[in-house]
Amino acid sequence: MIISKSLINIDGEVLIYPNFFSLEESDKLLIDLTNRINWQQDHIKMYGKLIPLPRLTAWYGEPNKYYSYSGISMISQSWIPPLLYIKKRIEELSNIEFNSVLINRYRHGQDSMAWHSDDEPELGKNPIIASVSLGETRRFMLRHKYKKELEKVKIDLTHGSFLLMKGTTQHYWQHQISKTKTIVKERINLTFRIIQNK
Ligand SMILES: O=C(O)CCC(=O)C(=O)O
Ligand SMILES: [Fe+2]
Repeated sequence: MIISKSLINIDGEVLIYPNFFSLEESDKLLIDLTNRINWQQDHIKMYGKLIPLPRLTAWYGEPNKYYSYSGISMISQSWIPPLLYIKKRIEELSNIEFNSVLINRYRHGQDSMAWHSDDEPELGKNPIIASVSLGETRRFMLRHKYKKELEKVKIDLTHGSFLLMKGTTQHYWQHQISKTKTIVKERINLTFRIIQNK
């Protein structure tokens, strides 16, 4: 069994497993997913204007599951083998069954994800988010929503790493992937989730 200590020590639990997938596996998964995922450019509405999200996205899972975030509604596409392989590996570690995955593709340093919590109602009371990173290392940050005196937590998510957020984390903490001015290659992140039936 692999043991990991929580990155936050209050109001939730965030576990990191740096080399969860071997280098060979990670390289193969990165190529496979880059080529086989049906990537989309989504837009959000801001001040009445449609703004492209600073990343490409895709939503896979059990058929006909709806998921919405930031006013965008997505319907799931059916699982494909590399996703099922990743899902099986993380389920073995976490002892939890996931039924969907949101995939983000950060094409370069200007792609990012703003501060948020994964607290949409369809994720249930204490969402469990299982996050796998492939490709370029990007910095993941956590900040407490109410205890502003707590320091931000910073962790580099490397090729083949696995991060698990659970307990009350989404109630009390926000997370982000910030932009970077340095030249970076592509990164794919997969967040496996459990969408509850309505
Ligand atoms: O890219 C990441 O590591 C974070 C993705 C994320 O926070 C999300 O999909 O909700
Ligand atoms: Fe998130």
